[in-house]
Amino acid sequence: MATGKPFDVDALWKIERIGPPSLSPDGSQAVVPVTRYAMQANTSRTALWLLSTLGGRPRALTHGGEKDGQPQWSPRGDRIAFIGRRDQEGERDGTPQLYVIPADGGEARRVATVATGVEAFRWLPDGRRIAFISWVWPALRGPKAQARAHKQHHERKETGYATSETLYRYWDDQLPMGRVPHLHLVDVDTGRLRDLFEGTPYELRRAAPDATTFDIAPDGERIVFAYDPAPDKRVDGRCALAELVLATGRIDLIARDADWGFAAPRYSPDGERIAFVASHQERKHTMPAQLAVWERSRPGARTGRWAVESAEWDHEVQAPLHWEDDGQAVLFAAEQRGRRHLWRFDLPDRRAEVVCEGGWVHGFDKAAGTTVTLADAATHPARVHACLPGQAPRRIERFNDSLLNAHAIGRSEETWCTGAQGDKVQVWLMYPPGFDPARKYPLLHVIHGGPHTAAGDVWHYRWSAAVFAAQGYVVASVNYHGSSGFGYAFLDSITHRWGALEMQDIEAATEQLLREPWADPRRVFAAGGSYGGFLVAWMNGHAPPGRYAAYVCHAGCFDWTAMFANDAWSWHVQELGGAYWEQAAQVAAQSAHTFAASMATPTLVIHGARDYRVPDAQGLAYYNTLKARGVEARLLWFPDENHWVVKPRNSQLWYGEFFDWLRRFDPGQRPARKRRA
Ligand SMILES: CSCC[C@H](NC=O)C(=O)N[C@@H](CC(C)C)C(=O)N[C@@H](Cc1ccccc1)C(=O)O
Repeated sequence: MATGKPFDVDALWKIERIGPPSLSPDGSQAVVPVTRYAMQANTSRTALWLLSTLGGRPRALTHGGEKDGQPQWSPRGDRIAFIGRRDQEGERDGTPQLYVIPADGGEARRVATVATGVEAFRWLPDGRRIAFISWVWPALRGPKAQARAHKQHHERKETGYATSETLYRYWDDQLPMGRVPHLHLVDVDTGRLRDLFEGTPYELRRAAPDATTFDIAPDGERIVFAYDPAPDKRVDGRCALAELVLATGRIDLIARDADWGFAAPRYSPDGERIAFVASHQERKHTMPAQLAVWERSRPGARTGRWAVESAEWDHEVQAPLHWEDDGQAVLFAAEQRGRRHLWRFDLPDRRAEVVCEGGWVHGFDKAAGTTVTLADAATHPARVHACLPGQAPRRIERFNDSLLNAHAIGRSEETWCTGAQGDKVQVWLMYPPGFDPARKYPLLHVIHGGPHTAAGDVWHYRWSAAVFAAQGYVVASVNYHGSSGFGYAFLDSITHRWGALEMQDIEAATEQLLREPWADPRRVFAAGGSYGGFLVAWMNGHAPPGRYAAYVCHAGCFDWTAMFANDAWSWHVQELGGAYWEQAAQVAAQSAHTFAASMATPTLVIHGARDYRVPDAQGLAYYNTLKARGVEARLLWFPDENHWVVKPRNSQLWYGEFFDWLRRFDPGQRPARKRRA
């Protein structure tokens, strides 16, 4: 019997969200960012916490500026650097800045004022300098010129954006407007700054450059980075690896192959090898990211050879990579059948083994033999565990235990059905707390996006199975053909034929679940976001009428031709098998809008106006189409949200509208509250 209050949206937003850990060099402590939200005020604050891996209570290191994030322990262990937006020393940060704080507590200090802001960083081994990313105007020289340009840009009265670039905006918030991501160096004690790419044509990749795009050699003399050598940057540009010599500023190209894309370079402990991920894009754009190693031809040389190490291992290697101290193995996270584990890939044996099981591992670090992981599961949000040499993993924080202990959360279960092409397809189920199979329950499909991602043993804030199940739904999430974590053939099986196999899989799961005694065929619903939104629109045009009582389509792709307006259009061309002007029939056959004449199921359409990944015209066209056809529809449109609804009050509204909509078409329930106009 489940006890406790139902787990609702308010409880969801009371959860303290823990970010990736960084370990002290001796492995005795981890530092993590922890974000708390205030529903009423619609705000958040992120503070840094110290967690002992040896036992003892967590300690607050900072008390939460607007956002104190991405903490990294210094190599000497004496201080911690982080990125914050603070009001400090008489100066309010207009852009994120780099701070350092003594590791045993005290006042944080701004390292320098970088007018163009700091995105991500790494310590140099000397513990006195930090390399970081900032988006700058590439033609300008020196921090003063950048600061002037930034001020002018910030205060400009004309908001128009004229560009001739191919990649001119990305994901949901990045409007470079002439800026490019450069690597910089700062002296932590003097604040002296140097743009390492100034006067060169180099820049880091423009699509969300982060701390995995570069690494610093163990002797502190070189920096390796991934960059796109093509003059015209694109979202699917194939990156090469280059090495910068800090003393001279010389940059050597070390690995480039026009057929391959490279990312996430990491130096081996002796600096003579570089592990990275490599994907054979020329063979096919869906080719997996594999573990590769570049090795110098002789110690200290600029030349070397690279080779893929994990070719026989049918998994996708996910950054960041982390060398074991002995240089014999690399740690990284990788998905496997709806879970994401931490793996150790042994280089001499070319063999991978799980070192920490998911759930879903979101972050990890290892130092002095101690590993820390940040991992969640369908039934609980992220937790931090420490694994000391020779010991079992042990939890080292309890941030959310008292909140969660007061609530009832349902049971999660992994099951399989026979889907398209007779293949076994995984289905994750979340049951309402106190589930009684002798009673009847509505079924809610929550369809993941991507398509090359996966549903799994993972905690979700925007699609909370725990919140859905607490409202009485049995929640089903199908890892349809195309999902990641089930091998390359399964992932690639939907290429050039989006829609058909995925729907067959979802239908097969519906069929199987409707045979359960608790299932009610009148109360079956489906909801999905992004590519999952495309699939519910596709289902609306293809599923037998009445099969699904209502749909929710969040940021859904409706029309693949009009999707040419998004930031990843070149990727769709490859996925769909051609551009709309060359392969018009092929593209139309995979587009939900083509089947509008068959759409008859009531749909709640949700979209954010700041969505660059699926522009809101997609949702508006779908909503207008349903209205024009006389199909019941409701629109929830957010002028200030992007691809994802991330503000607490908007999330509360999102869940409220979501449940109202399902109840309205649920013969087993009445609306919980009076409907708005
Ligand atoms: C080189 S662009 C990759 C596109 C990416 N696909 C990943 O498999 C993606 O953004 N997919 C969209 C749909 C697409 C515009 C047709 C999508 O479904 N996004 C989902 C899944 C996702 C989650 C986190 C990061 C990337 C994708 C979503 O936003 O929830």
